[in-house]
Amino acid sequence: MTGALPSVDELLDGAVVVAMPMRVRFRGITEREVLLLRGPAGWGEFGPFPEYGDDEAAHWLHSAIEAAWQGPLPARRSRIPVNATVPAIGPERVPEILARFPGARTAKVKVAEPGQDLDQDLARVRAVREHVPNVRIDANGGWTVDEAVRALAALSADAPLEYAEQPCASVPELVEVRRRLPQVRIAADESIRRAEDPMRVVRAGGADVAVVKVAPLGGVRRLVALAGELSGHGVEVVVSSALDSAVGIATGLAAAAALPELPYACGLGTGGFFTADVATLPGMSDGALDVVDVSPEPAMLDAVRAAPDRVRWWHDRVRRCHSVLAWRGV
Ligand SMILES: O=C(O)CCC(=O)c1ccccc1C(=O)O
Ligand SMILES: [Mg+2]
Repeated sequence: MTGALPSVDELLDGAVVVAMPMRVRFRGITEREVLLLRGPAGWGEFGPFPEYGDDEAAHWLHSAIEAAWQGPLPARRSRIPVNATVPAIGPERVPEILARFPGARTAKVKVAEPGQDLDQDLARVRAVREHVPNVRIDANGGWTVDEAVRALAALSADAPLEYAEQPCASVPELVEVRRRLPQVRIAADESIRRAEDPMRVVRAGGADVAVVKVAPLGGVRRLVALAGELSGHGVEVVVSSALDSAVGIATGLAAAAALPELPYACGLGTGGFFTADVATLPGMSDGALDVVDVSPEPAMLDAVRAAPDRVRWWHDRVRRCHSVLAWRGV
């Protein structure tokens, strides 16, 4: 924060915890819980995944406070190109998924799902290529180096991949895949958003592209600063969601709008994965979303309010993460 850290009482006064049901299983979850904060500049979203520890989750709280107490940076554009996100579903469900992303010319396809094999990935990617010209894949670190080299060669045999996101889990593995397959661009996601030092993967030569997410990086201002540093290393960024509610998506759109360059479609189209959200954003058209201010709709909030024990759990987490931020002096 450039401003003072608000007190816990200020944070929790007006906070709402929601549980948004999902249409498709994603990252192994079928319901997404987040806490929404209300401050003088608007709303902010605090939604670190449940298994994250407090040190990591504190970045997400920093981001929520920044959004609600400081608001966005000046926008350089009003429309953000967005990719379709295709979960690890069977090829027969691809048309139904793509229909939620009207006009998208880029699709990101999840691969390397635990319990699935390369043939399933190939079938899914082939089905997507029938509808969308530009395809990237995301393995969420699920492959070894040898598996990644084999899978990426097979997945790019018919047509190039735009890039391969986090084919392996560790930085040395990404460096090795990049060395062995110089024709496939590698994007780092977890190696940036879950790293102590997000520049490490880039300095090591493990990434051509960086996936940047507002909340894990600690807010729009830090994201824009990191993008500047990355661009000094010749690495371009893709702004993506962390499976955010409409409040978090609006913050992601604001971050994408503030960047000097936006060469890739952003992964901000995940709102359609929820059967209920906290606000209705203008729909995707012609493969893009409008940059808008958003406030939760009271009736929509009421429909997704979390149970009292979950509210207590999230309030305790805010208290602990607030202590982390106070201790760090931010
Ligand atoms: O990038 C996208 O297209 C959507 C966002 C996405 O895939 C995602 C959403 C929540 C958690 C992890 C991820 C991921 O990129 O791995
Ligand atoms: Mg990813």
